[in-house]
Amino acid sequence: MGQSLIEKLWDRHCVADLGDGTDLLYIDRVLLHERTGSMALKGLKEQGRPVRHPDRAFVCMDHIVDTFPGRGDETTMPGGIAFIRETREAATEAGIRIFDIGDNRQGIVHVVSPEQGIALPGATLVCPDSHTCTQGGLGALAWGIGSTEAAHALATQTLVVKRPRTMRVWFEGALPAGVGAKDMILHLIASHGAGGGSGYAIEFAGPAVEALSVEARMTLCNMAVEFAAWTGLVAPDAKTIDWVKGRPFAPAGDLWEQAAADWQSLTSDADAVFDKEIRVDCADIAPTVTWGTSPQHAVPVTGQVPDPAGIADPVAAQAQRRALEYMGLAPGDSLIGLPIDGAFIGSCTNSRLSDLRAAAAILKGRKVAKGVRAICVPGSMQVKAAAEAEGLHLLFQEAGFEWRESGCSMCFFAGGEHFGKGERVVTSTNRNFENRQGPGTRSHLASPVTVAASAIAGHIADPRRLGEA
Ligand SMILES: CC(C)[C@H](C(=O)O)[C@@H](O)C(=O)O
Ligand code: SF4
Repeated sequence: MGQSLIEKLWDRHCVADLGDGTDLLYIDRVLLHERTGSMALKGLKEQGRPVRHPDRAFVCMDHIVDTFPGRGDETTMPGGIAFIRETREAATEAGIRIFDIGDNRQGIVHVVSPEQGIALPGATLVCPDSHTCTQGGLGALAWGIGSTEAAHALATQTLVVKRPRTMRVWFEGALPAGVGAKDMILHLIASHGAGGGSGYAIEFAGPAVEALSVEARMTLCNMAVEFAAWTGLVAPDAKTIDWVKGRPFAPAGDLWEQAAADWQSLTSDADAVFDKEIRVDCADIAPTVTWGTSPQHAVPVTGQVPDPAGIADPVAAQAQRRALEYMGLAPGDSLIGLPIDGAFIGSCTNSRLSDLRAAAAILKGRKVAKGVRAICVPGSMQVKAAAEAEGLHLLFQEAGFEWRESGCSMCFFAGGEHFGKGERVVTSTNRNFENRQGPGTRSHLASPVTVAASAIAGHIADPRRLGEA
């Protein structure tokens, strides 16, 4: 019987079978950020254990840093400065590289790592952050861990991991116009539930995945965790190898030749058997928007808010009623036309150059509707610089968007900057639970083009019908 890519990567990294359904895996890269990294580093120090391979660990300052121009360590998050300074101090002491505030490589860890060639096809990579799965878009086995596990990984370059079940999600056919990776993953989660991937490592495959850019594959994998999966990945191909080539931490010279040759073999065998297979027909996918407080509360942008009365399961029906109340919506409300107060383009889901290009193409020559606060936060300072080199910042600014420094920003309310209570925000982020973007803020997850089209319209809008009311 053939092997799936997930099994191949697992076997390559397996140091020992611990006999209880868990294996000891070799970890190629450990990433940290200032929100959880300081805890991992502190934990290690308290135990008196050194970092085994400081050159295989990397720190990004991203979660609670301000994104205003001229920023420093001070942040709008009360007490935030302590996270930043403690992480910097501990990482410096341990000899770990930091992509710090003021460094032109700073940015969201899951954007910076692929961009710098730290995440590589076939590598194992962990970070105390649930969206580490983003980096599976390159064909890495990348997953989120806790701070205690991060300390263990730093000390030993290994982790004890429960062997996941395998799933393949096969996207058949071609994507309709105006539909992208964000819509694919929202559609999948809406169809199979936010728990649909629980216990699985998922390989995303099929013609529509092959056709995606490497950056879009990262968007797809980013939300594997919103599907409750352990992680998600896409097999590397010629596009991936081209994308990685020449990046600062990627192998070079003879090592590059060896690595690239090896990466070409990283595919699931034709006769590989998965524990579960899901098939999605891409013709069925529309620009998708959430109406509620879970990524599974998603419908085509042309759709209506569902009626909990139609749900047999009383727990699910109650959850929907609560979501409707929080979101200030009633069953049957159309999504198109819902007035918005905010529009946010950013986060490890949708803040790479291709996302900004797609949004800017919609904004060009248009203005954000009056009363809408629109913000664009590039995923990294490298993305920001590349966007500026193309003049994209001008398109954002002329339309009326704020153009920020890089960071997680208002993807995540940590006590600092946030949208207002009861404000309705269309956002390119990945989470929409209550208070995620601010106390009482109502978040609608969507693709960057849907966010841009909605910002212009002043209400939730269909990016395929620009200019129509
Ligand atoms: C703060 C961090 C641990 C958290 C995560 O794990 O994902 C954050 O990045 C998020 O998106 O909620
Ligand atoms: S951008 Fe948002 S989802 Fe991504 S790591 Fe930061 S807080 Fe988490």
